[in-house]
Amino acid sequence: MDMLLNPLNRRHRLRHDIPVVPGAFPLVGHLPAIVCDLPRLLRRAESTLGSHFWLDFGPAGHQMTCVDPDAFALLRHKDVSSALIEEIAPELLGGTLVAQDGGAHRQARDAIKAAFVPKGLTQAGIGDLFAPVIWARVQAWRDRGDVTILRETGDLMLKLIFSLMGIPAQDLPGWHRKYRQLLQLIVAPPVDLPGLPLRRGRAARDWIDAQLRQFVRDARAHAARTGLINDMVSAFDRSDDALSDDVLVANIRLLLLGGHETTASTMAWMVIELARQPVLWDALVEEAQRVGAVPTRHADLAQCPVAEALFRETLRLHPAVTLLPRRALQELQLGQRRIPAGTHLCIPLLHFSTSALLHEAPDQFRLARWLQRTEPIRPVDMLQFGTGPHVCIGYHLVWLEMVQFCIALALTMHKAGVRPRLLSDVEKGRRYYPTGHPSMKVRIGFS
Ligand code: HEM
Repeated sequence: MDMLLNPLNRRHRLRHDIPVVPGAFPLVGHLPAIVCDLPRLLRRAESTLGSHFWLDFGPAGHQMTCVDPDAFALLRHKDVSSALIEEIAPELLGGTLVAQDGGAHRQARDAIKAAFVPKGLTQAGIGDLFAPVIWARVQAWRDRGDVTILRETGDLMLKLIFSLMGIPAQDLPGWHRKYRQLLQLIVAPPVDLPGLPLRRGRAARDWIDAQLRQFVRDARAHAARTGLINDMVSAFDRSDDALSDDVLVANIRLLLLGGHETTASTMAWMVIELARQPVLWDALVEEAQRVGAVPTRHADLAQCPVAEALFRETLRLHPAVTLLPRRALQELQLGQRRIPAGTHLCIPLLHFSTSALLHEAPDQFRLARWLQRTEPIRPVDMLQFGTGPHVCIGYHLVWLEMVQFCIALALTMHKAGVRPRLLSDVEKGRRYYPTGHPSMKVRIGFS
């Protein structure tokens, strides 16, 4: 099938001397092709137009996209701003640290990050908190015999992230509903009428924020209590310029959002790869039997190199965050080009993640690339998490939960004498934007 591009728009145009990819539709630009066929769109643009080109993100405007790996370094450039993220998704990400620069960003990030490093996660007992929830879920899959994988991993991740926040289990169904309505803000047309996604999404956000505000008050009232929200509240209250509760609440909401879709997609892809490549499953089962139990502390993860390699290689081939938007604050040199101040930029993580310039046989799923390496992980090896001041806060948490999940899955299914099997076409219905994920319809059997 050819790409979802407008056949009536074939004209070659330049903006600031850089070619615009032909094929944009009115209003939605290249979004249909970006959502459904991003790797091919990027490859085709590179082969016909070179390393620099404009993509049209419809309502979010044009972004100058550069597929030269030098563009990755823009994420660390002092004259490149993240504020464009707030302009693209004001309802969801406005006021959160992912859309801030400089001092404001540092202050909010500093108050959160300690809870997410290995020491913070171990002290808070997050591995012990997650293990039983993961066990229960994979045992339910074994009993059911087949599952719609992305729905299941989405559900599991929501449970894990809520338990991380300390949201009581009996409140989960209500949160679930509101959270789904909140996600409608990503695609809501800008029409604020009763019953429409924008109105419902905003109402859900206000409900969630009111609950989070109550958590913050409770945390202050019981300062001796431990837990992620308590740690964050005390860190915020300790910071030099006390940050407002609005900032705190928006950032707790960001953690709920940042930690859900991305991880659910990665986990679903991991099960899909295990189902379609029996040798991976056999290697994982061997490792799981050797360790015999789900690890709960970061220090134990080194015992599970196969599970770790599975997590890294799955994410390399199926990055959940495919593109990052930025704005140039000053004129920049990027490869052979001068980029004017004010240019909207798109950093295509997906392209670098599977680039032949960075990886040998980039389209092949090879655990050996991780198992046989002797040097430490470099920023470019984990580029799926970004780099520089905004590098993902959840990296160590994801690593822990992915390894826990792999080991629990292998032990449970192997004991029952079954293995994962792919029951659907994986190529159909996969999506690349706003986050990358497999089709909602992919089914996995355990037999
Ligand atoms: C596979 C899972 C994940 C992937 C691929 C991922 C990817 C990313 C990427 C690429 C960024 C950089 C954004 C930018 O530079 O604009 C980011 C930032 C962030 N992530 Fe993740 N993420 C994942 C899981 C998580 C989890 C589990 C959490 C927390 C519970 C989390 C919280 C955050 C936060 C708070 C930021 C903003 C950091 C900042 O702006 O300083 N992420 N993530």
